[in-house]
Amino acid sequence: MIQLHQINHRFAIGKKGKERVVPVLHDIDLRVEPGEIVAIVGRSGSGKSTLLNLMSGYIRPTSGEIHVAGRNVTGLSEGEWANFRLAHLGFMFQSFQLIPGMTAYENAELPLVLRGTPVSKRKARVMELMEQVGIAEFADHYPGELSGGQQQRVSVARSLMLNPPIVLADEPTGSLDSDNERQLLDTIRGLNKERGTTFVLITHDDQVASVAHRTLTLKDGYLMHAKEKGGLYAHEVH
Ligand SMILES: Nc1ncnc2c1ncn2[C@@H]1O[C@H](COP(=O)(O)OP(=O)(O)OP(=O)(O)O)[C@@H](O)[C@H]1O
Repeated sequence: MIQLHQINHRFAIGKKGKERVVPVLHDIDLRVEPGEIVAIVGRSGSGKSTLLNLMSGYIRPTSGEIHVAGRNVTGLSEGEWANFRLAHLGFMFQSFQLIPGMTAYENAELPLVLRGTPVSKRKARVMELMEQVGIAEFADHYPGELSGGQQQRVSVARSLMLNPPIVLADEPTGSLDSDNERQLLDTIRGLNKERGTTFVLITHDDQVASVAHRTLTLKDGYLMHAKEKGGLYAHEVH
């Protein structure tokens, strides 16, 4: 479902002409199977978000190849990436990226609007997901009128709106209390079981990692090892 082959990534930082090159990821080989939940853990600065941003097409690898859903996405243009994301990827990021001038309902609905789903078909889908994440009663609130946890749930509803086969999540429960965290983890488990949704989750939280079939550790930009559940992916250990 996702394949990273010999990924290296370096950032150039500092003023133009005086850049310093900082290597962040080294020789990453990773294969995420369809229907798998993979957690990526590691210290702050170890390269977790960079890895997720590469899988999302927000940054390009310095070298190596990335395949997602059977397609070599390494050289896609920004426009091609935008279409590819809409068709294949859902995102749960720490920053909710809600649009302040739109209500919770309108924010959640946005992917359906972008895809051109007719108005008559949108409402049931939006309300179904808003109910699933426990936010339906706040449908007409603007983001500024919602708590951090409520905003996060709106962004989760939005990320799942098009039933993406792959969801990439960066600290998805970061600003949730324990009840809402449990609810979101149940949603993740449920989608994985019922729809076979593939998840890659970055987390510091053992509760979140506990839903994963496999946990990978990034250490100083190297992928260290896999903790397996049930021995299913023994051949995948790096
Ligand atoms: N756009 C960028 N330009 C320059 N350096 C960057 C950029 N993004 C990340 N870095 C550097 O790359 C390294 C890895 O960052 P990254 O955000 O991937 O780590 P992380 O493991 O996700 O950390 P955290 O757990 O704190 O979010 C850090 O040293 C960071 O300073």
